[in-house]
Amino acid sequence: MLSNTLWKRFSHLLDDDLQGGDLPSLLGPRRHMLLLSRRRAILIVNRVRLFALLFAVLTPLWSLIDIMVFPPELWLKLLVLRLLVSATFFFLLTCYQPTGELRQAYKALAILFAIPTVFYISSHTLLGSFELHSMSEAVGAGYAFLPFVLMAGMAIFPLTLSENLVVILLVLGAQALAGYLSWSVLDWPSFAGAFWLLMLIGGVGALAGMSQLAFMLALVRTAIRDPLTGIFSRGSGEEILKLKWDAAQRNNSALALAFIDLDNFKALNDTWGHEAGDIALRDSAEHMLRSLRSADSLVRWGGEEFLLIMPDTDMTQARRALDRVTQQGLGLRPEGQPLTASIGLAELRFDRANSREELLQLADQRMYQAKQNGRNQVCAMSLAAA
Ligand SMILES: Nc1nc2c(ncn2[C@@H]2O[C@H](COP(=O)(O)OP(=O)(O)OP(=O)(O)O)[C@@H](O)[C@H]2O)c(=O)[nH]1
Repeated sequence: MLSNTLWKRFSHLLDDDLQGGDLPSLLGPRRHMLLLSRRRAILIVNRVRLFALLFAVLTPLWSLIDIMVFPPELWLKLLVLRLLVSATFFFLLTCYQPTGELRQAYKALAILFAIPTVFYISSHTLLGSFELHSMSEAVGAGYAFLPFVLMAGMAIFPLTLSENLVVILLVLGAQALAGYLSWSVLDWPSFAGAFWLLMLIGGVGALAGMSQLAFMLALVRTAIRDPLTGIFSRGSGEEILKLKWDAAQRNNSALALAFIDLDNFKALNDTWGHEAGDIALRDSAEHMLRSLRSADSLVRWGGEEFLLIMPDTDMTQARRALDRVTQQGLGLRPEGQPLTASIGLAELRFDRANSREELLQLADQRMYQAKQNGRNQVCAMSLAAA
């Protein structure tokens, strides 16, 4: 009860549209639904590339300052280092095209953070081997700000709490290690102050990143759902189907599709009005969801037609799932009669489909066949094959 109230207050600070069930999604990536995960992975890689572009241009530019204050021997070495870093950033920018996979996004983030870390260590080793005075010493000290820039950079990535913690702990760990290695010459009070500041910036960066994720959660939820029934809209259904098709091809696994078209819906609308029709549509979607597995996706394909995507489901299992759906019922018509549907079923391996369009078409044809055969039934075999 108390935690509920606290969550409500906290979630309003992040985004007004957050719901109670969103908390796990903010804590870790494991509960993210497929479409959120994809969009987040694409956004992270694109932001890594934006960062890489910025750093690729700015890193060599800083040499102008180095030239003004450092001896030639030092600024030349630093320039070489900066050009190498810039080339690596350009490599990251050009070689990383977003694929929508979270693992790729993590890799891009790791490379983005690794480049300045290597630069930080190398430039410090170089600077440490030179006697610096007044102005050049002040510029040299500026190099120590790099970990702060890295920590602040986290704010532009929509990361969960656990992902933020991993990054924060890595940067803090590296900073602590640097302090430990130079402990004999270190000014401890100022190191402790800087360390505290780094933690603070990490906290602010994490909050900013999480609030971006919260915003994204609310936005994606609205974008991928059909407003009337709350199930997936056609656009997101097509995206899910593509992902499931690719996965089934990759793993040589089963994939079943069912077109579910409610029967005599026009008559319902004509007799009881559009409002009653809307209620029946919402009700039937709810009924179907209740008897489906969490891995299945129910899509409102159009009007009173639904598409059910069942990954890792062969023809026999799909038939059983549809039997469960029809036995549970699709709700009632306003006059009290049960709502029924004509269902066309197709399966990738059973039907030897060569493309997802072909599989969709098969399911669609069988749905029409079920209509022709008298409605309220499942058709899993084309006329020619029967
Ligand atoms: N209330 C409501 N009705 C809708 C919605 N979308 C489509 N419809 C109605 O669904 C009806 C579909 O009619 P038909 O395509 O003739 O199909 P049917 O009457 O179900 O007949 P069969 O499919 O042959 O069983 C039309 O009257 C549409 O107006 C919606 O969002 N809300």
